[in-house]
Amino acid sequence: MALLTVIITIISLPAALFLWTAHALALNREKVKAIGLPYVVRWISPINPFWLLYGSSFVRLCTRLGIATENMQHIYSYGWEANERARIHLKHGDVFVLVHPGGISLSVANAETIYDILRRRTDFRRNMEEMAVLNVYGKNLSTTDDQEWQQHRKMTGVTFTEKNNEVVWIQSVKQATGMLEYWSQKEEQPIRSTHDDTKVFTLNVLAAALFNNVYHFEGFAEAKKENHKDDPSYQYRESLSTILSSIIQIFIFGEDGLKAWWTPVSWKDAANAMSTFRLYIHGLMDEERTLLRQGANVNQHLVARLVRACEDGRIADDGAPDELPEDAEKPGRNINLTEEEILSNLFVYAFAGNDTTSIALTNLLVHLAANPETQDWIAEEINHYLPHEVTERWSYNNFQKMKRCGAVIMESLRMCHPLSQLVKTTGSSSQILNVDGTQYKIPASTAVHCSLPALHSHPKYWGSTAMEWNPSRFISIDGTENVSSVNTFEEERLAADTSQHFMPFAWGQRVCPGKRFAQVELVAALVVFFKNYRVILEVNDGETEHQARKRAWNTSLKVDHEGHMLHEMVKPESIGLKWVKKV
Ligand code: HEM
Repeated sequence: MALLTVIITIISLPAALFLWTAHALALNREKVKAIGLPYVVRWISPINPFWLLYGSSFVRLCTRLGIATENMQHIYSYGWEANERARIHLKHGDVFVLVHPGGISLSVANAETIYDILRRRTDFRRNMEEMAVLNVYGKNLSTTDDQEWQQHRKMTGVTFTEKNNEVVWIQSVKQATGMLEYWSQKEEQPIRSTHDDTKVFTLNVLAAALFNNVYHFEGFAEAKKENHKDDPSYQYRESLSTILSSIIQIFIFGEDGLKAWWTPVSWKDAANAMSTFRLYIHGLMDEERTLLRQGANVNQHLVARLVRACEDGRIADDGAPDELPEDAEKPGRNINLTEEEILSNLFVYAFAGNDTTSIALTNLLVHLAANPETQDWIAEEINHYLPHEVTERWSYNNFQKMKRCGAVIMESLRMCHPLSQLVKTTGSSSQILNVDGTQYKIPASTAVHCSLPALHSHPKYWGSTAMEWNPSRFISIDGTENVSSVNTFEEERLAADTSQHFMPFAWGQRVCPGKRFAQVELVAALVVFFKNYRVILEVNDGETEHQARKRAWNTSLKVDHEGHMLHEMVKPESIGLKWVKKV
């Protein structure tokens, strides 16, 4: 009898799940039909926690076994939008609806519609349900809205001044020099750790710019070998990188859940890393408080400013933040964040400022290795403005001059973006949305995904060469597009880094506060790398150089983010890079 009960329970559980799913899907499908936009059905909610963890592996397995449907291969992996780019929109329309058992979501690749959505910021708010994964230490700038968000943004934004960008430039030149030395010493051995080493690079730059901790660059493998366990200054780097690589597990199980007896060691390590990072930041805050009490506080980094602001109850009026939204109050105002909110914001800046930029840099280097003629193109510019040897004294003023470097960064972000979607929601009420002159009523609680990879590769905006590498599309001379031969470098103009169909750092109220930070960091790295060196691809056995370039390019376009939040190349280690000094 007991056995029969167990068997019935085992059979009825999946059956009940199936019936519930089918029912929920049918209800949502009715809602979608009423909208009138094209729609696509999927049977599993994109934010189902187990799907977040294992969904992409499941799709890969089904594909290998030959049992994955076409739909499954296109829209079931976590982060499918990044791989689909504009292709799926060419099939289903610039705006279509994805319906699943958990709700409905709108996929948008139409520039006017995205512009409208971003402009109507109270009609289409940030989708906090999808951003909750960033609440590792509680609410922060990224996971709040309205007045609460303004408070977080004002407080943290004050660090992002031109003064700070200069620190970013100096540190980036220093770290990139260290990284190039490390790579070039490997001589004939191809570098397959670019994606790991660039993470060390961005962690070090951020530590210097936000926390005033200056590190000597070590390759990822060397940093692991060295025993830094007892060195508190390395705890930030170690713990943060562990947290970032386990962010989905942290979201699903929480710090305490990760410590349960049944969890794997890596999850327990993630819980320990959370506590180490917390202790580390509290330690920094205590240090700043002590300095403040002694009247000796001169630090300008983020931790110092947040602590000082909290102690004073005000933010000093000593530098205009470069990316505060238009409607924000000017500095010099009352603030009120708790210690936990400071911790949470420091975490979110570390999250938003590290992997985004390291992924962008890895993509950039692979794109340049696959397109050697672009290396010559930027080297001409670098040598024109910086004819002398690489030095840490290169002035920050040079950043603005490097237009070709800026164009290369823009083209690489256009093809491969680390974030992919700007996630909004209609919230508690329905909203009317205009798509190509027709009005659609979008129901309440609809997730709205403005797809950057689709927008950035749509032939409607980028023409027939949308999927081709061509950084010079962002350079013009006095308004003339697609310049290939130039008169003088000074005459070249770099296109705006934001337009209606190009917004790698978002746009409007929620524009990335680290935009200039990231641009400065990436340009500095390019200048150091390509002044005297070239990067070449390791050619596999039986492959021609041309085929190796094609393989690298195609690899860069395949994205995965199972288990983590950002879009990274699926197998970056399959691309070997060699750094060769120019003669
Ligand atoms: C190539 C590098 C980067 C890219 C492509 C990038 C892109 C973006 C985008 C598209 C958003 C808007 C997200 C949304 O609305 O859902 C964003 C937000 C944000 N970024 Fe960046 N970012 C980069 C680097 C950085 C850096 C270096 C920092 C800080 C040091 C930073 C800090 C932030 C923060 C804190 C937010 C949230 C802002 C808010 O919600 O008000 N980012 N970034």
